Amino acid sequence: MAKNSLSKQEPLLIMNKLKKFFPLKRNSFFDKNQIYVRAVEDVNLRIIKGETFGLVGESGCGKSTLGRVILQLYPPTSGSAVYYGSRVEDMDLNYIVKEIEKLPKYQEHAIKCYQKSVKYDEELVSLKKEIDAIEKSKEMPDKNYEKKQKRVEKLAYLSREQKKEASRQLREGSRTVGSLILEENIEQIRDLLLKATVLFGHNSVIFSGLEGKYSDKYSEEVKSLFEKVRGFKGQKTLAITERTLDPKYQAKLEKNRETGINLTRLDDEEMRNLRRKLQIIFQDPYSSLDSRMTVGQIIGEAVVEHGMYKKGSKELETYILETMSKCGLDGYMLHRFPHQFSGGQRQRIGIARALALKPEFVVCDEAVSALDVSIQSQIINLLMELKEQEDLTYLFISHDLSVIKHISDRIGVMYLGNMVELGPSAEIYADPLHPYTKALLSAIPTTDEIKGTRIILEGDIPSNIFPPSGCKFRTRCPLATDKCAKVVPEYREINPGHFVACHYYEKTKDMK
Ligand SMILES: Nc1ncnc2c1ncn2[C@@H]1O[C@H](COP(=O)(O)OP(=O)(O)OP(=O)(O)O)[C@@H](O)[C@H]1O
Repeated sequence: MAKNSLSKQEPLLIMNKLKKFFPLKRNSFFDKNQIYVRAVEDVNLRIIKGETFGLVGESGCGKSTLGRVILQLYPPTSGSAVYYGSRVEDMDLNYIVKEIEKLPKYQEHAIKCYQKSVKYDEELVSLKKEIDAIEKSKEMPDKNYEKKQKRVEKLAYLSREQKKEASRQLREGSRTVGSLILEENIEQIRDLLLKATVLFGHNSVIFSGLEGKYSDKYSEEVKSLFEKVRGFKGQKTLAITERTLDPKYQAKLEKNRETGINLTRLDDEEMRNLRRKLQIIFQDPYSSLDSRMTVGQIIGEAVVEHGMYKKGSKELETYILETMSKCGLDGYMLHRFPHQFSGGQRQRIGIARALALKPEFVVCDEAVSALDVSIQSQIINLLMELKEQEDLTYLFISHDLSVIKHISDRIGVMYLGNMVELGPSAEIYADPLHPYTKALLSAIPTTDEIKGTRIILEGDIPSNIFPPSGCKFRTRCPLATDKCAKVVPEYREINPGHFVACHYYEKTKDMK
């Protein structure tokens, strides 16, 4: 794998509309409606190389699920998680071939959406004519007239949505395939792949497709080319136009090229290869270690699996001892079993196990929650030291804002599966925009007299199977109005890098 060359401030991971729904068992065979626990819903998140991103929220809000879905420990229901620590060119060619194979699906879907939007437009045009006729006739507009006007609005909306979806599909296709193009060792196919695939990023494909103007000038050439790429069978229609040969257009596509790896697309084998770089430290230091293995075996197991050192070698032992020492574990502990250690020491073993793999990104899932307060700070200090030494990036999950406060560069607040606020730590503390964040903050014990009173949230956390309509927080929110029950608040950037999903965020500061 090529060495990662990301500098600070560049994203290491970008999550787009990540969703995880867990299906619940049906009550009976005849029960047709499958119901789901909506654990994580449409989360957009960038994790910046070198940062500690703190993720908070009450128990059950989906923090752990989000951490696991990012790492692909749970397959996501939909959405993407793109990792920039390795380049797509470093992946096995299978990944590339698979991506090419998916292209026609994007195109098909886009064409369907576009056709629907054309239908809506046709109906809209004829309705508008009828409306015009009514207006010109100087007759009193009746109920029908109003109905028609409403329908026109609805049609315009539907048509717009379908067009948007068509473009989204094409963009998605071009991003993934665009990313395949610059592989140097397949240079001979590079140009043609570029020509053949870039088109999926442009509306001209569907327009020309619908009008029957597909050019098959290059299709034979491209087909045989695809066949060369590991047995890919080739596609019947690949649209090529003059536009694709335009260097300016190619440069534009190159700029939009996705250089990262969409983890959600990898198969198990491909993910296994990347797993070393993406690690997790679990909450419970008691159950997360195999009680039948010695500390040395626990730390060394995955190191051997990933081929970093040979099993039983002197080098492996030296490496394990070095890692243990970094994590504050003495060498004599090498042959001992987990039950012979305290909670804090066990958590150090868990940390050593993850860090021995030289990861780049580590999810710390309630990594200190099970420990005594005095031990908590030792472990947090250790994690922070290791982060500097090893150039790590953390997603630090905790239900406790006071734990996250001092260590996070940025903080995300989750409620019932959604990210409701996200911003730089200092800003979240000084100027929380979401009423939920404000309530969580007010619950942190403090000696500071002026900090204000504790905001007590009414009621229990609602079900995430049938969450409240509109804003999911509204049933407990002191600021809620009728609008909150009807309209889902948009997740918006209010200050640079500070996002919130609340209709009334401006009133949060006056909340008592
Ligand atoms: N494997 C699973 N199958 C079904 N439902 C699940 C599964 N894992 C989590 N859930 C549900 O998804 C929701 C979110 O759980 P999650 O563990 O992610 O929350 P959390 O914020 O990390 O809370 P906690 O700190 O208590 O673990 C919960 O309602 C939980 O019951």
